[in-house]
Amino acid sequence: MALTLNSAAELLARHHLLREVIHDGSWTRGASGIDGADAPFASVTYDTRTVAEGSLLVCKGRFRPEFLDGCDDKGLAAYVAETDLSEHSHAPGLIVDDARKALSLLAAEFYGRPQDELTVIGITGTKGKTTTAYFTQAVLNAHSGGRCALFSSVDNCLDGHTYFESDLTTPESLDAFRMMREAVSNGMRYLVMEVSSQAYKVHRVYGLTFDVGAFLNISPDHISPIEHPTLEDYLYCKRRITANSRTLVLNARAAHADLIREDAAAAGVPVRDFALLDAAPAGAGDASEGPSAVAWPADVSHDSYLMRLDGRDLGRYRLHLVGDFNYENALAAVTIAHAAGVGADEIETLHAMEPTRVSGRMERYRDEASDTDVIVDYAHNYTSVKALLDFVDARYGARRPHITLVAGSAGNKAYDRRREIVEAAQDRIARFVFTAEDTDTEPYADICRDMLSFVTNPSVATATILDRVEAITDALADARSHAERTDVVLIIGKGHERWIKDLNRHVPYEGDDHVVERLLNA
Ligand SMILES: CC(=O)N[C@H]1[C@@H](OP(=O)(O)OP(=O)(O)OC[C@H]2O[C@@H](n3ccc(=O)[nH]c3=O)[C@H](O)[C@@H]2O)O[C@H](CO)[C@@H](O)[C@@H]1O[C@H](C)C(=O)N[C@@H](C)C(=O)N[C@H](CCC(=O)O)C(=O)O
Ligand SMILES: Nc1ncnc2c1ncn2[C@@H]1O[C@H](COP(=O)(O)OP(=O)(O)OP(=O)(O)O)[C@@H](O)[C@H]1O
Ligand SMILES: N[C@H](CCC[C@H](N)C(=O)O)C(=O)O
Repeated sequence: MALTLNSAAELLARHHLLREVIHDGSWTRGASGIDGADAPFASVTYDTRTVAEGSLLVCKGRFRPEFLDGCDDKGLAAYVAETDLSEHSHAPGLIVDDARKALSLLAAEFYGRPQDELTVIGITGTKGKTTTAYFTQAVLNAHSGGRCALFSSVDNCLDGHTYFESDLTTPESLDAFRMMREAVSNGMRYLVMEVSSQAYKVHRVYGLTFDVGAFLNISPDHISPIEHPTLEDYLYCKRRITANSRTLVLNARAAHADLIREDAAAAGVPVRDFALLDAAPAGAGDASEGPSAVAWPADVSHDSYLMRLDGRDLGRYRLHLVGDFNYENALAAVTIAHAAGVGADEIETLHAMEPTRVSGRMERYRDEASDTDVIVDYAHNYTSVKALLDFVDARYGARRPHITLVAGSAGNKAYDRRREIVEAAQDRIARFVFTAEDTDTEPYADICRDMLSFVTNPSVATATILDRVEAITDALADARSHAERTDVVLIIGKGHERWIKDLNRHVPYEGDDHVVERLLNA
């Protein structure tokens, strides 16, 4: 049914969000007395710059009243706001307690509740969301003949195979429901989406119930004035996925897993858990005991893993994306896909993520002549840098490689990352090259200086080269000039991104992967 002023007011009242309707100086509890209250809105927007004839505008976040000036002339039909804005518009105003919650509910209705026509999967966690989302999409595409959409922090995909760059990890609610409708129109049956803690904090998924929600892990990150005030708040936001899911997939090894199980029990949500093991489980795999899905290394070099789901052996997995943590992500994807309806006997389907690549994650390059391996990866906090170095240890340990880490850290947010990246690496590498990463207003030089100040190990060499291309060039030149040693150069935090954020703007950047390819092919 089309969204009208009347049905919007009723919807918001039903969700206890509507305070009053303001129009022509009169304040009422409903909209039924207003002319045109049953006319369908032509569009819904949260940006005055896109207001057109018949638009409903939702004023949220750092909206400023003066943005509304001139909107009546563009045909604004009504606005939703947390305060009376009638000095700036003659259109009817739906005044609400929380405009972001209102936006999500109204968007779902405007687009005809597309979530009801999809099996929707939401994935949260500090690390591995993107990779697990791509892996899950690969499995569900294999299961459904290519009918799985994806919202990720790298790309979105609305037809199962065409990818376009995304802005946020979790889209703004209005954009999410619009894209869901497009996915349904394209014949999609499944949607896999990453759910950031911010998404819960700012109600981008308000009112959305996931058919399958997944909680991968939690480690300290995202604490800053523009993200979460505390770790408790960060975890609390992520925990909200549990009560908003029909089934929860849980990493049994995640910190606070017991608390998440308590959340699930309180909300009556069934849990399917998974665990990455160090070695084969004892016994023949009694499905009634232990986690629903397990995986363990199939060989000493951890080049492949064996998996078991509900007591059934799924065989050997050999992923294109190396690293034990990626086997954990693959195991999560198997458990999620199974919870979403893929049978444990669909063995080939459950292996569909093996060739999957994720741009900018564990991309490997080799210069044979100088015995130099280069890895471009998206690690940018303690857990991911540790996981990356654990992989390097497992793969190269015996060869005692000379390891260089090219890294910066984000400006204006997640300040702890600067110390944590250094702490995770300094006793395990030979040299740091500190360089630019994304920032709003903090100068790159200050961030690098902070990172340098956390280096306490006197035997690790350091350099600061602010220009990121020059930093990579220097690290590679140094490695390649030492043909007598095995070198591993790790370039982290930007992956395949073709921009770098400075002064709050995306400035064009060649991309870590391209820089490496160019230098190695020169
Ligand atoms: C805190 C937060 O959620 N911020 C997001 C939010 O900002 P906001 O609502 O305050 O919007 P704003 O851009 O300040 O402007 C206020 C409103 O006025 C409107 N406007 C503006 C100008 C004008 O002339 N007319 C007008 O109507 C804007 O469209 C907007 O609706 O809505 C904007 C889009 O509507 C987002 O771009 C913005 O994300 C910011 C840029 C952001 O980067 N957020 C990060 C912290 C984030 O969410 N990150 C997580 C990743 C975390 C993880 O991976 O773990 C994510 O999910 O991406
Ligand atoms: N399960 C995991 N455990 C620890 N580290 C991981 C895991 N999966 C991936 N990583 C590391 O984290 C980096 C980012 O991975 P990915 O993009 O899949 O996670 P994400 O949760 O989407 O991250 P972000 O929120 O930072 O964008 C990888 O490049 C890798 O270094
Ligand atoms: N270089 C980026 C990484 C963002 C990745 C995003 N998903 C997050 O974890 O915040 C930054 O912090 O600005």
